[in-house]
Amino acid sequence: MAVYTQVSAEALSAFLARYDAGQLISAKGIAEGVENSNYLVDTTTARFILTLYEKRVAAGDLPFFLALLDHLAAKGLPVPPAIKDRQGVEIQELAGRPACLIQFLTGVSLSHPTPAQALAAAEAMGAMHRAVADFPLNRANSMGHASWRPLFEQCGRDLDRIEPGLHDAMGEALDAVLDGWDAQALDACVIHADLFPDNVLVLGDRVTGLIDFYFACTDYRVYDLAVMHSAWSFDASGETYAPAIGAALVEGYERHFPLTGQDRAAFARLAMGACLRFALSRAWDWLNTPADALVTRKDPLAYWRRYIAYRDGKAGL
Ligand SMILES: Nc1ncnc2c1ncn2[C@@H]1O[C@H](COP(=O)(O)OP(=O)(O)O)[C@@H](O)[C@H]1O
Ligand SMILES: N[C@@H](CCOP(=O)(O)O)C(=O)O
Repeated sequence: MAVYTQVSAEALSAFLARYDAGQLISAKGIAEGVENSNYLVDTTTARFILTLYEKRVAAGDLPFFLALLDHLAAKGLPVPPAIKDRQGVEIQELAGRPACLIQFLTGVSLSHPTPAQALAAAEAMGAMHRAVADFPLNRANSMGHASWRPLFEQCGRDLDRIEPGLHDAMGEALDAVLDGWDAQALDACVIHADLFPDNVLVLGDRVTGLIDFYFACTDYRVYDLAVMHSAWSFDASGETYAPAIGAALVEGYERHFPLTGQDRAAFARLAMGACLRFALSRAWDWLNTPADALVTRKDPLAYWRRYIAYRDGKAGL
């Protein structure tokens, strides 16, 4: 369960009093998610998401994320902007954390997407990449390729506690993937960088929400598709690849951005990089999250297996 910071009813009522948002009826911690604390808040006038920003979200990056949400929402994309208080302020402090009241979107988070849902979600990602063409801000990818080796070194030999031999195998994988990464002549733009099925809300096959933009950054555009491909096209253990989902993602994305020969040639390396990024952040969390923490740790090996599938040509375009 991702509720790292507890908020008292008194503190939340005082927080809500800054907004034209009615009076507090109830607030429930949301189990899903691993990065931030999220509450479902009902008031006498509406339902909201309250997010308190934790570990990997730097307060200084919040203006970028919120400006991006406002930009995308203004273009009609189904993203949830932050609510402004009566003074026009979006970023507040609550229980010692930076906090925002966010528009609630209907729909359910996906856990087992169908090809039709994958197609719709990748089409929505393509629409997002179109919509950022005139977004004026940039943000370096704090979880991008330059961060992978330092994170690997921080994990160190403890990686072998996750699986014997993992340290050396990951070291070799990083050597292979990072060699020439910077030199790829690929388009860059603001990307989501974490568009997993649980960050897409749907009703049936219709996308009603793209959420959790707190890793959004400027990076290779097709890397965003590679992240999505790695997250959507495998079962939870990372052992079984679902080519029909992979194909649906590409079909949906190509409705906005047909893949070029260069995109296709780069795709396996981008997907392997995505796998290392999530294997490493999960490994770090696995090794550093107390066993009794109120959060479900995600399995790093489920991502390492995906890496092997792309490396060995068992998954891909
Ligand atoms: N704007 C929103 N509208 C509806 N539900 C949301 C919204 N934002 C988050 N949620 C719900 O909260 C869960 C956790 O949110 P998420 O942003 O993924 O958390 P984290 O940043 O911790 O990963 C989501 O899976 C979804 O169920
Ligand atoms: N999607 C990442 C972790 C980030 O969690 P999220 O809940 O913010 O998407 C993973 O699965 O490792």
